[in-house]
Amino acid sequence: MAARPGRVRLVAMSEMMAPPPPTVAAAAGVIDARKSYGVGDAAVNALDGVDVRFEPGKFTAIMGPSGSGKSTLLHCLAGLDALTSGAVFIGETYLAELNDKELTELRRSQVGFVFQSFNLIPTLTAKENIVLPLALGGQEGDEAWIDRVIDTVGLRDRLSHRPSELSGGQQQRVAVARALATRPTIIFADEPTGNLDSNSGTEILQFMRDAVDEFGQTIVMVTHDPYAASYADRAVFLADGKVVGDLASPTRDTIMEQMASLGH
Ligand SMILES: Nc1ncnc2c1ncn2[C@@H]1O[C@H](COP(=O)(O)OP(=O)(O)OP(=O)(O)O)[C@@H](O)[C@H]1O
Repeated sequence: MAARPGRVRLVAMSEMMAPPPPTVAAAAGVIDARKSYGVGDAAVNALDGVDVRFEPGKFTAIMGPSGSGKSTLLHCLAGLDALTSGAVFIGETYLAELNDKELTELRRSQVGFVFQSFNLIPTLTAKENIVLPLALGGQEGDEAWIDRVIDTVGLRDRLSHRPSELSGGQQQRVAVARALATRPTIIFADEPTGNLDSNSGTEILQFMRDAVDEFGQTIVMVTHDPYAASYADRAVFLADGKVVGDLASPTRDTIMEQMASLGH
């Protein structure tokens, strides 16, 4: 049956008034993020109007020259530091709407963080370090999940060792397993391979890649290294506190080209 003219017109009107199509869902992101340190002549704009969102189940590398704002962005995204202005969200939650207790709880349950220097507790065994975020949250955790993480990370025969009895690569694998223990919405990693030899670094990168491919984990990693960034699905480039480039499916070559074009 042919639509009556009035109806056609109504549909057209409703289309005109319809909200814009939904953007791709994001696991986390920042909106017009600004962060300055110091005042007056000494002020530094570490973040100068950054808009970036991270798709769920993807591995993103954040690159840029020294001092471009990478660590500041990561720390603000993870709720470890606060923006001067703008907004940060993790999942459905804007961090500015949380009080200190709620922010601590969100960080514990929805955010994993991997540091360059591993940051393991020296007096705890590898297994105790891995389940620490669950213990702190008073949770038992999903034993089958922890088992799967431990198997994927390949540390079953090292679980009773303390960090000092493990190599750097093994310590970082414990740190990544710890970040995965709570099945967080997102894992942030700040130069996770910076203190590792190239073989151990490759193991960690492959492990993070597997966590994204097999577990659907979302990972955002700061790195200087084009080889490390080539494991990611996307590379976002910062310079002087601004996003200046965004590459899909980066390879070492496309990353080097982008860095050259930005004068890195
Ligand atoms: N706590 C602070 N106090 C003052 N200035 C700071 C502070 N933290 C960072 N900055 C400045 O903010 C800018 C961005 O620093 P940030 O550490 O985020 O850069 P980055 O890209 O991670 O550098 P790198 O690659 O060297 O680690 C730099 O100019 C830095 O000196």
